[in-house]
Parts: sequence; structure tokens; C-alpha cells
Amino acid sequence: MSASVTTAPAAAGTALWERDAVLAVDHLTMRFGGLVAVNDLSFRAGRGDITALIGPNGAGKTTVFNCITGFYKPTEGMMTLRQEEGATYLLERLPGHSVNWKARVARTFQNIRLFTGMTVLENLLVAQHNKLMIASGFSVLGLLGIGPYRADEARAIEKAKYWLDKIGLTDRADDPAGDLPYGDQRRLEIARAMCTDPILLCLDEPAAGLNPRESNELNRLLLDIRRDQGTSLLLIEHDMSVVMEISDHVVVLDYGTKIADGTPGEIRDDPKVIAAYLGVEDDEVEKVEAEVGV
Ligand SMILES: Nc1ncnc2c1ncn2[C@@H]1O[C@H](COP(=O)(O)OP(=O)(O)OP(=O)(O)O)[C@@H](O)[C@H]1O
Repeated sequence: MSASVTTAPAAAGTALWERDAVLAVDHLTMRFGGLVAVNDLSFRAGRGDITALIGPNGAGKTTVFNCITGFYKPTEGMMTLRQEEGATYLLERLPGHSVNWKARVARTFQNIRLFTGMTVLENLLVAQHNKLMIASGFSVLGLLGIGPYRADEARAIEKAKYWLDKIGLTDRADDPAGDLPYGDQRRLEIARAMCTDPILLCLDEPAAGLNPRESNELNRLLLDIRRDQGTSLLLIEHDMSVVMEISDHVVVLDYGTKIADGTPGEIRDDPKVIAAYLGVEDDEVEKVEAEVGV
């Protein structure tokens, strides 16, 4: 067992909300030279919840994602991923590639990163490459169908077809991914991440650039993923209609520091959040409160 994995049950006396957290972020700090992009951030993402991470431009949201998903090693702090069956991973200690296939955390990017020259179907199969290579035993015999490779390959194709159907792109399976309209590419990227069977799916601005119809389709897809797969979602989003409609829990960052953490309703009425979005100074918060009537 690696140093980053424990299977110990939650300590007696641990608060219920903590036992039910799929992800616990504790005292996360990320510095780039003299710049503190994330400052002593702690929050929980509930199992089966949709948790939104919001904040003005440059607040540190993508940096938090990059730490959780293994792209950055944080300067300080712990990020604990608890799988339902009891395995616990300290994400900051895992090599970047293990965060996806071992801890089962998947992500999408602010700028879509599909393989645009590959077909839609191929994009969903490539996502399952790791599993297939393991099934092949990393040998030619495996690839020729001796051992579990063939059955796993059939399962990979079935899974890809399932997600094609879910995102309504079965008819476009053989088209290059780069030929799809923007909204379809966004949904394909989510489907590709789901092909890795994540426990936690991190979405960086999934609604960016979508029109209202596409944004509604996205909301439906994310709610379906939560309901049908039981996947927990963590999303960065600027589109407040998406945040308010589908999130269970919202964490607000400003200049790398958490300024609020609560339900969408609580966040909407929080004067500190209103002030951060309006860009006012701390000593003007009371004035803003009076103006917005909270
Ligand atoms: N690799 C890096 N090197 C140096 N500074 C960085 C790096 N990545 C991010 N930053 C800085 O850290 C701060 C937080 O950036 P980050 O991209 O995390 O914010 P954000 O909340 O995601 O912003 P946006 O909503 O505009 O995407 C910014 O000041 C940014 O310039």
C-alpha cells in the first residue's frame, strides 16, 4: 500500500458532515514566488453533492483545481479524497497521473482540450487507455486477445456508446471531434472524463461560452451524472444561473482567501460576496449591505 493510501475507518467522533465528505481540503496554500494565489483554504465537498467554487477573476479557483487534480504540488496543505469503500488518498502525495486512475478524480479544462483530429468515439476510447493497457498485461499477446483484454475492450466500447447516447452525439461518433459545435465539444469533454469512472469530477467553467439552451442542457447533464452515477461534482463557474440552479454548496474565494461557504441562498445574500463581486473595499461593505438591503 502506498504512503498516500489508508483504509482506516473515520476516527470516532468525526462529525457526520466530515465523514460524508468525498473531498476535504485543509489549509491549502499555493505560492508562485511572492504571489499567494491560494491562502490557507479549507472546505469540504459532500459525497454526491454539486459543490461550486466561485470568485472574481484571479481569485485562485483554477489554481485550487490544479492542486486537487495533480497538476500542481501545493506549497502547503492537505487534500483528502475518501472513496466510499473506505480507501483514502492524500492527493498532494500522489504523482499527478495517479490522481485520475487511482484516486479517481477527473477534470475538464477552462479551454476545451479534446483530441480534435480524432473522432468523437476515439476521444471516449482514449480516455480508457490506461485500463485497457493494464488488461493487455502490456504485452502483444494481451493485445491479440489472450487474457482479459478482449472483454475489457468490448466494455470500453459499450461505455463509450453509453456516453455518446447520454450527450446525444451517437450520430456523430465517426466525425472528428474538432468539427463539433462548441457546446457539443464541452459535453464531449465531460463524457470523456466520465469514461474514467470518477468519484469526483472537477469542471472548470463548463458553461463558459454556452448559449442559454446549451447551458440548460449542461445543467441537465450534470444533474443526471450526479443522480445516475452518484458522482460528486466540483465546479468552477462564473455563470450564476448555473451555480444557483444546480449547486448544493458554494465556496467563495477572493484574492486566494475563502470569504464565504454555504448554500446558494446564503451565498447570494452574503454582503462579503456581494462586495467582492462589486469590487468594493472592506470599509465600504456596510454601505453595499444597505444598498442591496441585507
Ligand atoms: N503558474 C502560475 N505562475 C504564476 N502565477 C500564477 C500561475 N497560475 C496562476 N497564477 C496567478 O495566481 C492567481 C490566481 O489565478 P487563477 O487562474 O487560479 O485564478 P482564477 O480564479 O481561476 O481566475 P479566472 O476566473 O480568471 O480563471 C492569479 O494572480 C494568477 O496570475
